[in-house]
Amino acid sequence: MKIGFIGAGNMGRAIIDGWLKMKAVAPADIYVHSAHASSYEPYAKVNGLNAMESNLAVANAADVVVLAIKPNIALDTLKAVQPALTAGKWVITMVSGLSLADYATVAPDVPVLRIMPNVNVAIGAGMTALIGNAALSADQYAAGKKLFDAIGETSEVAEKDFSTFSALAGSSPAYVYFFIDAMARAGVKHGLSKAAATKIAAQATLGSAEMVLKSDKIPFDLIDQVSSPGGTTVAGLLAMEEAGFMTSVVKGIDATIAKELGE
Ligand SMILES: NC(=O)C1=CN([C@@H]2O[C@H](COP(=O)(O)OP(=O)(O)OC[C@H]3O[C@@H](n4cnc5c(N)ncnc54)[C@H](O)[C@@H]3O)[C@@H](O)[C@H]2O)C=CC1
Ligand SMILES: O=C(O)[C@@H]1CCC=N1
Repeated sequence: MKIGFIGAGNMGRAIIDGWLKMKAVAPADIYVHSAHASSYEPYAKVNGLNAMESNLAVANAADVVVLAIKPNIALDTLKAVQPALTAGKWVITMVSGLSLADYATVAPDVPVLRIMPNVNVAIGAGMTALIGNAALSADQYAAGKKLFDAIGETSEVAEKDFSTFSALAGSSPAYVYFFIDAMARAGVKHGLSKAAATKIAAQATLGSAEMVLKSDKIPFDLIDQVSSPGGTTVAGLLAMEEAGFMTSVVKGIDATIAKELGE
């Protein structure tokens, strides 16, 4: 299956890097075009991908066209390449805030798989939502799911929940990195080097996430397990909550969802 990328920025490259790392797609089967030849051509060359001179050339070459561009240009771009989307070809789009109904306004008969990935696909640890339109066949959906199962977890998500998923998985790597950086900064305040503090904070975060996934306990029970009576952890938890930790996280997620919904 030949896969063509329209746009090869942060998210497009994270997906390509993940596929190459996991050997899920051969580099020769990937075609890319984006706005700046000085950026995508060297990226394509170093990874053995096909650099194409236009979006239309990508759509002509590929069996599946991946939209990895910003929301404001996505519909016009799809409209422009639509003549190349002949029978059997389909589209994967990761564009936030655009629904399957939005794509139908410019390309009503084109099979579309709407996804919401996150950047952790680059290391095979992504979390990707999937939903197909009516024109997408079961085989095309299965092929799309297989591509993203290769670089992390996938979940079929109703479109009404995409904006919430986008906040909790698409944007949340930034929030978790923020949390790790904040912990590391506290470590620096107390005399550790930034590099050592970041590694300690990241490993503790990784292990805690694995524990939540593998344990049969809910996070609040796990919190209690760490908090010795009269101990250090409960003192820290209460100070964090006094500063509004939970409210701050919920407000951040609310703002993310509101932005995606254009509110
Ligand atoms: N960055 C992330 O973590 C995530 C991003 N997304 C979605 O992925 C999409 C891309 O986001 P990023 O990669 O972060 O943005 P980016 O700014 O890093 O990349 C955008 C790419 O589009 C290219 N481009 C601009 N105009 C073009 C045109 N007319 N034709 C072809 N290519 C063009 C740029 O050269 C660049 O390669 C957005 O719609 C975003 O909502 C979804 C999930 C996570
Ligand atoms: O910040 C953004 O708009 C995109 C969507 C999800 C993650 N990054």
